[in-house]
Amino acid sequence: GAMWTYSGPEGQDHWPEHYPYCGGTFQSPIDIKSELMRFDPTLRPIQVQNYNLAPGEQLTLGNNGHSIQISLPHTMHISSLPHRYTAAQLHFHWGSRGRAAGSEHVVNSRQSAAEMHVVHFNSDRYPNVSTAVDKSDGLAVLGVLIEVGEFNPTFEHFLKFINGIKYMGQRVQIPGFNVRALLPARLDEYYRYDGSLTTPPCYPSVLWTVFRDRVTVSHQQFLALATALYASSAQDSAPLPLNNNYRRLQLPDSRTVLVSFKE
Ligand SMILES: NS(=O)(=O)c1cc(-c2ccccc2)cc(-c2ccccc2)c1
Ligand SMILES: [Zn+2]
Repeated sequence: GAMWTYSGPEGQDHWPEHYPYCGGTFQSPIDIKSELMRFDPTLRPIQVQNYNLAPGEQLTLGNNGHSIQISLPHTMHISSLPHRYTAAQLHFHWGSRGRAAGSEHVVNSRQSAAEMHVVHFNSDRYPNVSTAVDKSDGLAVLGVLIEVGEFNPTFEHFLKFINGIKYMGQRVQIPGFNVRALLPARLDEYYRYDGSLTTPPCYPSVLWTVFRDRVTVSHQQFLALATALYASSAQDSAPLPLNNNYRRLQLPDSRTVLVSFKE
């Protein structure tokens, strides 16, 4: 991946030195506290289309040195927002072995074990994700908080291939699966705010939707995510484990978090 890391000399305190937006306003993630929340009755349930992929739909599962990511077909999209937001990729942020606290968004100071982001771009306005990534209405990311608990069979569709992408730059093709099953049951209860990419270049271009309901993975599945991957390449003499890949909480900057539910 690029020259940034989550800790050390290129860690997140240094991101603004090369990526000025990272030191700017409207940054993500934030602690979604009750005092920032305001109920908004106009917030409709999230509607996703074509998330149930056929096994014949090949997806690229890769290790980009900062996360595990799955490329998504452009048939997948969100249809309930003012513009059509077309899927680009999904990826994860997590803690480490013995530290099931690696989500980026935090709710009333409660951090979850991990978090999934499904990244979409405004395909009504922009031809591709690269032109959308730095536009204020460019991206919509769905955030799913992940706890350790019940085994999650849907995670197996990609976790079973994780040993094939241990090192940065490695990728494998995997069969399509029902990505909708990675989301929580209720898509009508969520937090909504304007924020940014949580990785460099930290563009303030993201309409964030963080679902209220969490999903679970088993402890063994969490360990696979937290211990199988390296941020370094296969040739590197000093293997660098890929874990704790979550950005620290950013200032709310007087932002309001809209919520789609009353209590
Ligand atoms: N965490 S995030 O959702 O803000 C995010 C979005 C995108 C992203 C992806 C496609 C188009 C536009 C933005 C890429 C990353 C990323 C994660 C690990 C390593 C490098 C980049 C992270
Ligand atoms: Zn992310």
